[in-house]
Amino acid sequence: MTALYACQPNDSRGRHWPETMSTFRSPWQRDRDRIIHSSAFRRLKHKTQVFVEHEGDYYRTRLTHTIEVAQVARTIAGTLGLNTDLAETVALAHDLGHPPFGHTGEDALAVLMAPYGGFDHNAQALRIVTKLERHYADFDGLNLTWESLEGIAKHNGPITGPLPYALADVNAEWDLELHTNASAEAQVAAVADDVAYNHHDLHDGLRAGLFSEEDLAQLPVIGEAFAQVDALHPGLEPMRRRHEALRRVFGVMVEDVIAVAQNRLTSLQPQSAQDIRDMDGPIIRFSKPLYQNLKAIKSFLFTRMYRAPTVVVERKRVTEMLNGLFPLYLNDAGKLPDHWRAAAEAAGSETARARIVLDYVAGMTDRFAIQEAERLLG
Ligand SMILES: Nc1nc2c(ncn2[C@H]2C[C@H](O)[C@@H](COP(=O)(O)OP(=O)(O)OP(=O)(O)O)O2)c(=O)[nH]1
Repeated sequence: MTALYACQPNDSRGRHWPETMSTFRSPWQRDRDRIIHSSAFRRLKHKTQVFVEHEGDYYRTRLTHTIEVAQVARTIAGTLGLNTDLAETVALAHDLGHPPFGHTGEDALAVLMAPYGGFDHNAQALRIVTKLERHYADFDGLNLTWESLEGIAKHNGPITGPLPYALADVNAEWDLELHTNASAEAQVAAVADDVAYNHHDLHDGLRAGLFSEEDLAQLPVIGEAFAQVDALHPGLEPMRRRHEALRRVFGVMVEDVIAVAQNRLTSLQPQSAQDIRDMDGPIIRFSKPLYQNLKAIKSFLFTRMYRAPTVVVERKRVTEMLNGLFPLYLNDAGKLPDHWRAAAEAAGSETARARIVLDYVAGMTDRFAIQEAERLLG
């Protein structure tokens, strides 16, 4: 039994193209399965989280990150009496729109697409699930339920003001009520994203030798976690010590989010999923003190990891690849595979052609983009 404020499968606003209900899967279980079986989902395994794909088999990719986000989302949603299937679905979809090379690829493509309406990985995820997956006889996209689309669209909260490119198209068809909060389930998926990467980037950064346990011990939350482990298990073998400390950091984040939500739910007493959407601000978030501490950790990770000298060298290299590939495809559709070429040649304007080229390039994995760069740029 879920809580009154949970999204209820029987109250789903349904799909754009009506379909008969599955006899053994709820609408959001079905959405989840469609995402898992999509091409974009499989490609996440060769897309950068922080390190470019070929750098080592240990590190997170967008796929393993996504699986970790889904796990955290299920835990938090289940504890709060929310619909775990919807939270998991939104979590599994949240990074589908990431291009090759993750944020670096996104930055490069945003510049290249600036004259043509821009690029943003969240908007691209919506474009993928509503237009670009073409496996079903009756529709383009995955024909997800309204609630799943709403959750993907509002990953960063309600949207007011001008809509990013794909959102405008999708919203015209679906009216996702972008000005309200997302469902609590989608809010859980968004916070689970932060929990997951704040935890695993610490592991991956340590493994890559970008910083040491001693560096981390200077940071809030993490320093306390190492001190606890040392007190409880003096002389613990280094890798176990690291794992024990970082799993405590993970626990602090999850417990904090649950405690904040439980307090707010008790004081505000929402009676329906709509009450959550209409609230003044999100129900799922970190407490203010932890949020401040996480800001310090994020800022450390930014300088020591996301902009570490070795990562900056890679950023430059892969940015040059995308800067080379994109205009090549834009100016010579013959360089594209047949069906993309046909679409690019049929495009009515340069803007429409650029969007097709963008869809093709953003769909590439790291390794495919590198191969294409070697083939076409030398
Ligand atoms: N924000 C940011 N993250 C980066 C950068 N380079 C690598 N990363 C990694 C760190 C995290 O593992 C992950 C954060 O990206 P996400 O797309 O998961 O979350 P973010 O909050 O940036 O965007 P989103 O919530 O999806 O709109 O990407 C960078 O330049 N900026």
